[in-house]
Amino acid sequence: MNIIVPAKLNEAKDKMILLDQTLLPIETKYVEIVKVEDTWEAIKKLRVRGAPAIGVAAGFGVYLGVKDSMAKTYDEFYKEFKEAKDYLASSRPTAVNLFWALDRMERRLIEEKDKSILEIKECLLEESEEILKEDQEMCKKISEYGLSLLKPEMGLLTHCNAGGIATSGYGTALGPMYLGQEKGYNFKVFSDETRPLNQGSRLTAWELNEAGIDVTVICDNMASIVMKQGKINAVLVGCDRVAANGDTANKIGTSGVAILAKEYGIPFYVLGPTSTIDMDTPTGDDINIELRESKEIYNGFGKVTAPPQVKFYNPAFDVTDNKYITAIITEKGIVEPPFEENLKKLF
Ligand SMILES: CSC[C@@H](O)[C@@H](O)C(=O)COP(=O)(O)O
Repeated sequence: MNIIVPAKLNEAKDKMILLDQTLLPIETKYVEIVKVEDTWEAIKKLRVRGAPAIGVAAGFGVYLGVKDSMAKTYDEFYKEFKEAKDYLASSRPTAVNLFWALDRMERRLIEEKDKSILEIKECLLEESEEILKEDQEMCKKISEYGLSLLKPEMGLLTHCNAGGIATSGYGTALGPMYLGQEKGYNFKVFSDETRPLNQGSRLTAWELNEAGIDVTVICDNMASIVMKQGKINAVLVGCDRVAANGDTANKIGTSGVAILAKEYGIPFYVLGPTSTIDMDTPTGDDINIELRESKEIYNGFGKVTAPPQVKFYNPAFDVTDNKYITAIITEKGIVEPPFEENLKKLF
């Protein structure tokens, strides 16, 4: 498989090279990011998106934010780091990987307290690159566990994009599809369009098609009929934050798909790295759901599709109750209900 890394540093380690996902599938363009403000903007505008990729970009972003610091003392340097960190943390609220990566960078900084500022900067660079490397390894393991639950020729449904460009490797929900492709499984994948920003049709369909996987795009309101017609044997989705009881935030529309899957007796799998499991968030009710601007609904892609003067409500994520989830597939293994009890064993 041709692995795309959506966010990485250049050779000189002084810029982030970011695939601008807002331009896909029409244009495959990489942008260069130097300033912490540009990292913030890229996350906010979804140039880089998908929980693990946001974490990777945040790691690089906070490093770039302090790389040229002129601070003379640890305290001064730490203050500058905290400012960059808090600023990046304000870009999007739901995907826990953003906070996970930023906290991890801060922990490393504190651990290296006794080193010189120059050495601390080198450690931060190392940590940010480690986050990317680990993400690639985790994706591969998740893909293997996921594939163990599937059989050749299955029809699979996915929602949003939890593929290579949402991570740094095989992806999470799309990982078993890529691995299956390598083994000749011949899956038939249905990709929900995923309104309002169409990550399913713009990104998932693009990615799978590039990899030669049989993919069919459906509008979000068609999931029920394809399930009823027996075209779907399993649903695979990614996650932005899994609460301690297994309730899972993912792209808006995911919970509806899960409810339908239960009705039709189709297994519903959530795939994600353990960095997306937030044991400090007890249930889905405690997850902060991002609200985005109404223009995404009425004028997402340059065509006005509703009277702009009416009211709009645009939550970017919803929470799937744990009772609809068959299993949560992580790099450490497959977790089945009761999630409250079994997720704990991963940590
Ligand atoms: C492996 S990515 C998992 C999730 O982050 C993905 O399914 C999703 O909901 C992404 O939402 P987005 O708003 O495009 O960042």
